Amino acid sequence: MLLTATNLRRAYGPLPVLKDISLAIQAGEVVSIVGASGAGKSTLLHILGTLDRPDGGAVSLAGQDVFSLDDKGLARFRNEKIGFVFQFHNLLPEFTALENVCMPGFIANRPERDVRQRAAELLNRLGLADRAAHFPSQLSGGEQQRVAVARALVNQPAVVFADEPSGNLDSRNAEELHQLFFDLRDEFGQTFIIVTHNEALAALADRTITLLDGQIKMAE
Ligand SMILES: Nc1ncnc2c1ncn2[C@@H]1O[C@H](COP(=O)(O)OP(=O)(O)OP(=O)(O)O)[C@@H](O)[C@H]1O
Repeated sequence: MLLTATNLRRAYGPLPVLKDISLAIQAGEVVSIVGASGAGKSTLLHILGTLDRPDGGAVSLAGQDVFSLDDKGLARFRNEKIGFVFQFHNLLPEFTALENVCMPGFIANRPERDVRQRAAELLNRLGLADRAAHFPSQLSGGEQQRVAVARALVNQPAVVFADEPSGNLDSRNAEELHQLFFDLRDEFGQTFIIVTHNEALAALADRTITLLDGQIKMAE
């Protein structure tokens, strides 16, 4: 298994949000996480993505028991092994598309030439070769989100987590982005775990995990 979560629990003060979550995800799967607003989807994604620690339980990712790492070790692991795509792209406005894509590679101290080459290849693959020198404000919403996908992939992560990745896009751009996830899975075996309210995207996924009241709802 690429990712295994065992008996995850998380509360905010007295409010239990994740009650007892266990799941396993294989390399090359595209998994969607769905559920009503407030069901705990983002909380679960943040814990699986090591951005937040659970109150109890464990996550093993690419053979690493992630929460046994201290904060510094966890930050390094996250940068090298995990890519993120959020609803709002979070690109750095003062850097070009190419520089934004390079950033996780620079943070990981990879050789600059290799990082720049991989970033350029990714922008090319995502149809953005002629946008590499543009700043985020000079790109359309769909282009900005594809730059964010390229940035998520630059370190060849074990898994990409996406939280409402198409939530801010019109339906045409959303559809293109969804197709891109599946193309990248087919081409590179890239694993994606996607929180979404978008029913079309959830329906396309290999598997859907439904959260209900802090627990995984069993398929009927
Ligand atoms: N930092 C926080 N402090 C306190 N409560 C929080 C915090 N983050 C989330 N919550 C609460 O935890 C519950 C689950 O939130 P979460 O964002 O995980 O839900 P979600 O399923 O992603 O919802 P949505 O679909 O609306 O984004 C909600 O009741 C929310 O108000």
